Amino acid sequence: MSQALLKASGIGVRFGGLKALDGIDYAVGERELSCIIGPNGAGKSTFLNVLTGTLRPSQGSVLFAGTSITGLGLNRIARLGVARKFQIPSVFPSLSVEENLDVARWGTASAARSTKELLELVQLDRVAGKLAGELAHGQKQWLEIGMAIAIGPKLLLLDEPTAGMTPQETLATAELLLRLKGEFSIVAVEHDIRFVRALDCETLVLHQGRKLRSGPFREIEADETVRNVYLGRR
Ligand SMILES: Nc1ncnc2c1ncn2[C@@H]1O[C@H](COP(=O)(O)OP(=O)(O)OP(=O)(O)O)[C@@H](O)[C@H]1O
Repeated sequence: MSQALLKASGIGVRFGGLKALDGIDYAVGERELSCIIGPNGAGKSTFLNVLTGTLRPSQGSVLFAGTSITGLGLNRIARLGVARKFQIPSVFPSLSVEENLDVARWGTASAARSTKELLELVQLDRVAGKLAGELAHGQKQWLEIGMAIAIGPKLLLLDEPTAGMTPQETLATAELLLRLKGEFSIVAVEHDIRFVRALDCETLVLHQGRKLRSGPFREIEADETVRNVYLGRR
C-alpha cells in the first residue's frame, strides 16, 4: 500500500455488555479504493462512525494523515478533508440538481471542480435543471456523491451507496467510483457483492465485530471461511 492516509488501530466499541467491535486494525492508502463488507450486525456502521468521529471508540485510535482524529467529531474531521455520504441521500429537494452542486461548492477552493464538471462526472448533466426532489433514487445518490466530491475531499466515506438501487444503477455507481479512483481515497461500506466485485479493490471483512479477513476482493471471494460466514449465504 502507498503511505496510509487513514489508520485505525485496535478499535474496540462496547455498547453495554455487547462488543460491537473488537481489536480492528485497518488502513487506507493515499488515493486507494477500499471496501468494508460483512453480514448484518457485523459492526460496519459502527466502524464507519468511529472513522468519521461520530463515535468515540472504547479502545484504539484513528489517525488521519498522521494526526489523531479519534472521536474528534464529524465537523472537525470534515474540515480536515473527510467527506461522508450517508445511506439516505440528504439533498435539497426544492433546489435543482445544478443548484445543489452550487451550494455544495460554496467556499471551496477555486481549483475545485466547476459545477459543469461535477454534473458530467456524476452523469446528471441532462437533468441539471430538474428539482432534486424529483430525481430517481439512484440519481439522488449520485447527486449526493457529487456534493461530497465538490468540497475536494482527501477521503470519501460511503455508507451503502447502492442501497435501494436497481442492478443497472448499482453498476453505474461502481463505474462512477472507478472514474474517481486514484484521485482521492475512497472507503465504501457495502452489502451488494456484485458492486464490490465490480470495484475489485482491497476489502475488509467484518464478522461479529472482528476482522475476519482483509485483502484484494478476488482473494476474499475465494476464501472458504469468508464464503461460509458471508458470501456462501447470498
Ligand atoms: N447505538 C447502539 N446501541 C446498542 N447497540 C448497538 C448500537 N449500534 C449498533 N449496535 C449493535 O452493534 C452491533 C453492530 O451493529 P452495526 O450497525 O455496526 O452493524 P452493521 O454491520 O452495520 O449491520 P447492518 O449491515 O445491518 O447495517 C449490532 O449487534 C447492533 O445491534
